[in-house]
Amino acid sequence: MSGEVQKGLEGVVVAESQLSFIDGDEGRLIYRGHDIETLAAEASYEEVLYLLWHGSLPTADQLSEFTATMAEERAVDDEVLSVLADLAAVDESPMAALRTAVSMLSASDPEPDADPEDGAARLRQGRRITAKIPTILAAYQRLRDGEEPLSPREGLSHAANFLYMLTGEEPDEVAEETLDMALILHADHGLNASTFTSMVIASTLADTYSAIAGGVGALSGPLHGGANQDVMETLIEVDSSEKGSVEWVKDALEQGRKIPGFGHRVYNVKDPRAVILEEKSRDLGDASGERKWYDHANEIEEYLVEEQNFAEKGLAPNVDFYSGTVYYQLGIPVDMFTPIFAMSRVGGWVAHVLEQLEDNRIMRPRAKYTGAKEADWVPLGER
Ligand SMILES: CC(=O)SCCNC(=O)CCNC(=O)[C@H](O)C(C)(C)COP(=O)(O)OP(=O)(O)OC[C@H]1O[C@@H](n2cnc3c(N)ncnc32)[C@H](O)[C@@H]1OP(=O)(O)O
Ligand SMILES: O=C([O-])CC(=O)C(=O)O
Repeated sequence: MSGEVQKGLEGVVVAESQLSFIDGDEGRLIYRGHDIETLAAEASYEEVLYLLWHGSLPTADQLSEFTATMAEERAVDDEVLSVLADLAAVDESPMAALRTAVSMLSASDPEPDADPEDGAARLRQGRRITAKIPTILAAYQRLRDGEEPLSPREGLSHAANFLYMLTGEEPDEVAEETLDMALILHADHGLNASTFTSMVIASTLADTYSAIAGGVGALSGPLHGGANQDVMETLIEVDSSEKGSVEWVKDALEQGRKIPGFGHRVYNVKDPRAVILEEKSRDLGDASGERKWYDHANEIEEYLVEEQNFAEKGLAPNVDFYSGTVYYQLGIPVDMFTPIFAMSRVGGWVAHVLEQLEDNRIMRPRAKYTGAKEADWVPLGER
């Protein structure tokens, strides 16, 4: 066994997977053989969940049964809503509130004694969690705004129902399709940090709620899903300062700061999801007559690529660079951006947990010990 340290596990292959494939040099992403561009244009998020969890695209009957089952599972218990109200009162962040609520869902699991290696039971638990996350998030936002949470509304898609529960109004077609597309784009991405976290937890045969709560925690960090919020906060800062986007980015680089939404462990070129989200951001801006959020982001991208040679360094926009401007133009609060990422990526977490458990071995890497091998014991009173 090589004793070489692979910091950040870069390039280490720990599992076989049939879920998603990334070509980081070509900028290509596929879920089970389907290009992300096709899925974004043609599929619904529910269809993508089915594809990831069941292995192939659903027939019309399978999709309608799956969609109906998920819709039936959307409601959350009053105890969860009550804890969310307490968390809103102390201004807990939405990602932390989500982490807590996911953890609480195990208390009402109808199959608490399921064998941890029973894949079908795991799938049902994962589906229930996925169905309930939009309800938790929308309720939390309303509670923060001093409003009563709304119950899920029948007959609406996963995306539309979330927007309805968030705003109290059924969304128009553009808003529904845009969110649905964003959910598809974020659903899976190989062994990213949050997915790997869920897999590590599941590999101990811990329960599904622990695995998903762990995924939420890992996704919240600014080096991972949290970057979409940072990008938008940057653009808002740029917009309200006299500096302009290029000056802001020059200053940030001079201060040795990383630019949120740029760089990726796997992509050396522009993330294909950023290409799609960029176009959507521009279209939304053109439609509303206010293109400034797209323009600020695009100016930053052009400056980094053309003046700072970012492309030659393999640094390009990742999925988080344009997603925020899309959500912002839908009127979604900035600190709900990462929770929306979680609302989508839970599909990937569940799929990878199921895959891990098909041929499980506990995850257990090693560290190269660099500490002392012998140390003198000094009694407490003499130190
Ligand atoms: C959904 C997602 O998780 S996508 C990623 C979201 N995260 C972000 O957008 C945060 C900003 N980006 C980053 O921090 C990184 O690019 C990561 C975390 C995504 C990838 O990290 P790693 O693969 O470990 O790359 P690492 O951080 O070592 O960067 C390699 C080099 O590129 C530079 N670099 C990487 N990202 C950036 C950036 N956003 N801005 C400026 N420089 C950068 C690093 O400073 C480093 O330079 P050096 O070799 O001169 O020290
Ligand atoms: O793959 C990664 O490292 C980060 C991630 O989750 C994504 O890009 O969707």
